[in-house]
Amino acid sequence: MSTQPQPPIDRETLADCETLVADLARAGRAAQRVLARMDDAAKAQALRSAAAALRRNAPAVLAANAQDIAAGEARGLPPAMLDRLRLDDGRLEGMAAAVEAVAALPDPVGEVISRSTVPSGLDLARVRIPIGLIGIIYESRPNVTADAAALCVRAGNAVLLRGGSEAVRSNRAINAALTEGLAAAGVPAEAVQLMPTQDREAVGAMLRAAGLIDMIVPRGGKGLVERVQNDARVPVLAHLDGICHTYVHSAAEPEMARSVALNAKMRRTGICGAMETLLLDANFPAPHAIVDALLDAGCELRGDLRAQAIDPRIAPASANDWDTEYLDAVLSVAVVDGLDAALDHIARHSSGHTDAILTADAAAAERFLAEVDSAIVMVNASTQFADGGEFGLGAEIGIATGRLHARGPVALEGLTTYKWQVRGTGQGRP
Ligand SMILES: NC(=O)C1=CN([C@@H]2O[C@H](COP(=O)(O)OP(=O)(O)OC[C@H]3O[C@@H](n4cnc5c(N)ncnc54)[C@H](OP(=O)(O)O)[C@@H]3O)[C@@H](O)[C@H]2O)C=CC1
Ligand SMILES: N[C@@H](CCC(=O)OP(=O)(O)O)C(=O)O
Repeated sequence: MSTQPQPPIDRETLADCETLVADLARAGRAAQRVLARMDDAAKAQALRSAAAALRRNAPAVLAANAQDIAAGEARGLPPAMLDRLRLDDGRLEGMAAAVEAVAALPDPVGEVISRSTVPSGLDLARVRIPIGLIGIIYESRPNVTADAAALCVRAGNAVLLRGGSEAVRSNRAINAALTEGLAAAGVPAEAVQLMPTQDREAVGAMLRAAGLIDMIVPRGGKGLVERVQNDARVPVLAHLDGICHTYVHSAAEPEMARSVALNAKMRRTGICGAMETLLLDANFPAPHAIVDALLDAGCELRGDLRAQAIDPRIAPASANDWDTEYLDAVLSVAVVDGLDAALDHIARHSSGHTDAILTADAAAAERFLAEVDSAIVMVNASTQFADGGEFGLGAEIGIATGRLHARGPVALEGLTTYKWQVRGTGQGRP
């Protein structure tokens, strides 16, 4: 089996994206079988070797990244996107350290989730196993290449990575370094493959590769959602947009509400866990302090008529605003009549990522936790905490926004499934 990274293929030489994806998937599946035979210590050692290779290849990765940045600047990419794309010595060291941190996590494979003996005398165990070959489609953020590869390998999965086009040179250099390190420790390079073309038809082919790819993680926004809805035949663990709400209940403690709301919007406006809509209870006594804090911090506010009555600097919101993920210093604000109205608004407009209530009323908090059907529901905390690291998972593939398999921050456990192991003593079913 070759341990060389795949060479880039341009569109002219690409006869057929379906064939390309099928070839990559077959190679990935073969590599996964090798990984599946490796024990905890061998997988951890392979990841430490990958981290060392990243450090060794830092000049090549940073040079490739400088080319991506130059191309992005020439294309006029917005500053927030350039910031996500940019690597420097510190960020590269952070990537290598994150790979080592994943190596240090306990191996999830082989964990006995439950075990019991049933009346027939059979001994039943549910045992955690890798999913197999995972396809990940993600935005132009090069650290995701290393994080996703490390998490997949730690959980015994092979991965086919398809990163954002603006990061293509960085991703190729990172992938080359990672696979060099993995191969040196006995993991076939095909365990971590980077899609060798940015042709979006290849994304469609990944989504249609039922039987070849075991699970797809699409991590992105509206354009990707539409593609997934049209093409997906492979099981999907959606990591999609974050239209996150913070509801300031009538019994919220005013100073806490001000500081948490400000953090939820303005800490980092460009991440999927940033608040996009603020719901102010009509009976909350101190809305002005929150509005002033947001405006003073440079946030544009767009509100319904009752929100506009709080402060003339709040612009009118359009119907679209309630369904918009701004990823910027812009926030929609609505005034609602009580918890039920807030729950209704969230049910209609949340993307199922993260929603929060701020309140000192325990009963209201419990109703919110029980009734809001999002992957993450919070009480008295900033939605910006939606993050695998903050949840103590070591790292994350992202935040799963769908309803099946794994929800919220997805790390090692979310990258596994299980099988039933049945041990008998010669029973036949009566
Ligand atoms: N839930 C989560 O964990 C996370 C969610 N996000 C969400 O991602 C979005 C921001 O990322 P953004 O940079 O806009 O990402 P995009 O959704 O534009 O792109 C993400 C990836 O999807 C691909 N893609 C997009 N549209 C299509 C299509 N029609 N067909 C095939 N491939 C497609 C992109 O490819 P190409 O390079 O060709 O554009 C890229 O690889 C936000 O909505 C944010 O909330 C971001 C991070 C984490
Ligand atoms: N969950 C991560 C952010 C994930 C995210 O939104 O990524 P990106 O959109 O690429 O900035 C965090 O809270 O830092």
